[in-house]
Amino acid sequence: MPYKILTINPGSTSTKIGLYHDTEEILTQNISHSAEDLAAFSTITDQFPYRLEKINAFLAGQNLKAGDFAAIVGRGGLLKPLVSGTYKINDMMLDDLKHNRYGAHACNLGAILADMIAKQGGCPGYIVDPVVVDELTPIARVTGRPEIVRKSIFHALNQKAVAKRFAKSINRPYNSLNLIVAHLGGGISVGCHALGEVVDVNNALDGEGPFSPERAGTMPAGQFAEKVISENLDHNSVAKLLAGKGGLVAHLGTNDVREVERRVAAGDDRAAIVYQAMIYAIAKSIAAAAVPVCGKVDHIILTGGIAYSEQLTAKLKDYIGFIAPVVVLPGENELQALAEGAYRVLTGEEAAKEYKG
Ligand SMILES: Nc1ncnc2c1ncn2[C@@H]1O[C@H](COP(=O)(O)OP(=O)(O)OP(=O)(O)O)[C@@H](O)[C@H]1O
Ligand SMILES: CCCC(=O)O
Repeated sequence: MPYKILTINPGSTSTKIGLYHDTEEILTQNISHSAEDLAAFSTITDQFPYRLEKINAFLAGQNLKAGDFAAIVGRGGLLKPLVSGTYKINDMMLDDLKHNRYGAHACNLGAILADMIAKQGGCPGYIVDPVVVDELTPIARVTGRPEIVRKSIFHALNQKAVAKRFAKSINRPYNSLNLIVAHLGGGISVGCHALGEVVDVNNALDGEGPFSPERAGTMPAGQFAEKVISENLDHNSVAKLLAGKGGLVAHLGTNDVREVERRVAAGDDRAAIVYQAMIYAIAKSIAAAAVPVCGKVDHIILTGGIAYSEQLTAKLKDYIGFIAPVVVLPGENELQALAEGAYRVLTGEEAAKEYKG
């Protein structure tokens, strides 16, 4: 009998669910959450019942119960910086995530949702390659203020999975290549994978890198500080300006790039300039990611939901094609990568790591 594995990936604009038998995909579902739906919740943690209901509806629709699974795997959230791997969900992890101790992000719900269903079903719950996988070089951490140190927070699960899949497709070990991986989703992270390690990457949650459907990205720090002071904004409001209510949401009131493209096609000039500006900002981040490897980039990989857009990837290629060949691998491999991480542990190929906080 194959292991039945349920995978749960709460993203900033969606909840993706997958059913696997061992590592074979049986079924996946992508439930989109509009900016309007999410606006009803003041914190990410408040979204828990809403997202759980969506998952339960999915299970009921498939005649599945929590007890049917060998493991439930959630996307790993904002935790203490960690080495890559599969981690068993434990109380310390849940406590850090529920209290947003290392920051707030939709993926914090991954372990919380997985744990709830795993406890109902009496099976183990895991996370794999959380967003805090940290392989930055010492110089990549330094900013112009000693008290402000850069952090590695990115779409680690998808960036690693896509980079390894691509390396395999060209018969090269992942750790023999210099790759730039641009994950283009609700948030955007651009990582420089130098011989298998993500030695630099923008922390999209913290006002670094290009703006995205929901992230503000890099902005003039002085003007931003002035806004925070003059409007007397609290911590939660500042976090929301940076991640959740930034980018396309702030400019155009939608987190859906397809909708923006429809508006552009219909002659909306405001949508056109914002859309072009986002592509321009992504291209500049990709070019910057060539620096850690002195421009010796083997390939640039464009991935994430936005990479489905042919007009956007074509424009990006115009900007960055001079650096290295561009490969488009749209969507993400995250559900599959979660199932594979759990399977390695279930079969004893790898030991689950323990989160120690
Ligand atoms: N065919 C398409 N053309 C253009 N944009 C698309 C297409 N399909 C999806 N998108 C856009 O991709 C974005 C969502 O990407 P994705 O599903 O990777 O994000 P997420 O998982 O919700 O968030 P994150 O990747 O930050 O965790 C949305 O803006 C959506 O409109
Ligand atoms: C995964 C953290 C980056 C983001 O969602 O913007």
